[in-house]
Amino acid sequence: MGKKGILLVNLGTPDEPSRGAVYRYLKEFLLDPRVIDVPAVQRNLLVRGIIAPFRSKPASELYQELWTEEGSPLKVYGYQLKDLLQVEMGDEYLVELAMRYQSPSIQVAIQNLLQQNIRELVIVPLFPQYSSACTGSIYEEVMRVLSKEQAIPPLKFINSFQDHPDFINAFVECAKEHDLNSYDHVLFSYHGLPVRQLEKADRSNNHCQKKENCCAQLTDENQFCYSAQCYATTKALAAALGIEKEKYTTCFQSRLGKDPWVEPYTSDILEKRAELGDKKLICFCPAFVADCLETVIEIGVEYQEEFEKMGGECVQLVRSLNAHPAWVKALKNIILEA
Ligand SMILES: C=CC1=C(C)c2cc3[nH]c(cc4nc(cc5[nH]c(cc1n2)c(C)c5CCC(=O)O)C(CCC(=O)O)=C4C)c(C)c3C=C
Ligand SMILES: [Fe+2]
Ligand SMILES: [Fe+2]
Repeated sequence: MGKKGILLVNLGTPDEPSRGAVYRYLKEFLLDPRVIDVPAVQRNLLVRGIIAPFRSKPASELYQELWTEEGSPLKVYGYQLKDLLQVEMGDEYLVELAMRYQSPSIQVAIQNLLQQNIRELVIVPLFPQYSSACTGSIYEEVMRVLSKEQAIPPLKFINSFQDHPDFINAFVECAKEHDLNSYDHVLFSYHGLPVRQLEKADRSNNHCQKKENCCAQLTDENQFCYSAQCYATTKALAAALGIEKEKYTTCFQSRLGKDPWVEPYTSDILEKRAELGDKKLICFCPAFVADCLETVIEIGVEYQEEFEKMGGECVQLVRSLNAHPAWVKALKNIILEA
């Protein structure tokens, strides 16, 4: 009998930190209509004419700062996670890793699994909260690749795991190297998303951004709302860490372009906390399961520098789940429960 296939998929990262490789990465990533969801002509002009050429140089400098001897952390931890999960799942399973953009591609990873004659396939986007830009795009690519096959195995997709107790517990384990009581305030900083994309995910057309505190609770109406899922993560994580409401803030980072993105922006919260006289902040990034440019550099370096200029002392990043044993166990349970 064939094995059960597990395909872990993360976003992807440049193949190397050179300007050319970063340009290729940005172009592939941002030309995805689920990521920059504007009409094709506008997207092409924006990406090919402005963002990729102008962003590739500064971004490649940041990637050079991020790069380790083994490569980009997102991919390095991805491979470590895959190997540890393979051991944890045992011989009945075959685990593969893919990246939505650049390498290793979803196409190659699926071919590897199909060649081993797997009898079913579980797709695990490595994003705790659902977004069309990330999770939805992975589904689309998996379905595109599989649609060319004659023998398509039974499929399972893991949509989100924003408040799964084992995922939350893995973050609690990662936080143990810090004394949370020694910080003035805790930030839960998530990757941002254009507000337009939140609205599009609202099938009822009458909830997201239309009702007061629309994202405060996850309901049937807003079950695919990225922002509501982020608030659900914060709620579960704050409860597990025993942090009181006044001591933490949910915020959103990495805005690109001039369109409105989900608020509050992390940079505005830093300013507010500095005005209130906070000196020491600690920051969780629970939209990311592996350290990457957006955690190590944006939070750990850029926001640290910004906060110092505002009179603060530190923005301490809580390292991501990476290949932590508690995360490997959590992933196993999430997959087995699917
Ligand atoms: C319109 C642009 C973008 C959307 C929408 C977006 C959503 C989104 N992204 C992640 C996770 C990651 N993003 C990363 C990098 C990154 N993201 C964007 C733009 C959008 N993201 C850019 C241009 C970049 C490249 C870096 C830069 O130029 O600033 C990464 C890091 C990858 C790495 O190599 O380390 C991750 C991870 C999520 C979860 C998300 C929506 C919920
Ligand atoms: Fe992003
Ligand atoms: Fe919402």
